[in-house]
Amino acid sequence: MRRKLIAGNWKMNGMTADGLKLAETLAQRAQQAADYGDPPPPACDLLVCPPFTLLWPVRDAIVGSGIALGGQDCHTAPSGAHTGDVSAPMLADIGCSFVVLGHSERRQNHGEDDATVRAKAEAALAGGLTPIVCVGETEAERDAGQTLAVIARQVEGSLPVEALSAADAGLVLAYEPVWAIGTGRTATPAQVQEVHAALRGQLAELLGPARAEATQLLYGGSVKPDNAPDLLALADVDGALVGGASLKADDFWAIAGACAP
Ligand SMILES: O=C(CO)COP(=O)(O)O
Repeated sequence: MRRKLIAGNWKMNGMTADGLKLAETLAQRAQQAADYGDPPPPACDLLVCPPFTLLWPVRDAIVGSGIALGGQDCHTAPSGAHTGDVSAPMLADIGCSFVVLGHSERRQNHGEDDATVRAKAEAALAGGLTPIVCVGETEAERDAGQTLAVIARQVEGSLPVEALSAADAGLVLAYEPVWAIGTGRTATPAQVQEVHAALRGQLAELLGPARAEATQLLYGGSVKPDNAPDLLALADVDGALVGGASLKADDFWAIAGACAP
């Protein structure tokens, strides 16, 4: 049985005061749920991925709460002359256990291709982090009937298959249709399940059936408290990668609460 993961991708949002307040609110709720069972603890793991500037204060705010910390990107190298970049070991050093890689905003805004994403995922694994590798089609690709082919190509190119096999390490795969990100347009449950089932099948080919079964597949793209129950009930959806709604403690908590125990 795969445990669900609800991950908040804060993107480039939050001054120190906002980020701290959000993290403290979530930590208090998690602590209260764990200590008193009221409200009951969500039946999922929780992860927040703040911008780099907030990693340190958020780490301190969530310590001991059970909420995990993640970065939103990392470099392919562990250290060196790479102005403006942050490495996987640096993220691990500050308390991160995950890193989001290959988000469509990085693919679009920073020209990251599949080979780059794969190299970053290898670096993440080597640095002791669990990569959350993102894939997803554009609206034009979906309209042209290319969704499954595009995603299969991205997975083939982006997944660090050898490193995963060698390290016996895990990774999380996130399906985020580009047209559903920040638009309020969510993929329908049927669209999501179709892609996630295809992803599970491809993972079985690449990593073997046991690891495919164990890998968490997240859906991302306008996940909100009202659509979360239907999406999280799908057979091959093991959690959500939440953007906008993760910036509101009530919404993020409600999405986590939609995970069936
Ligand atoms: O990109 C996303 C998460 O990584 C999704 O963002 P929204 O939830 O704002 O659509």
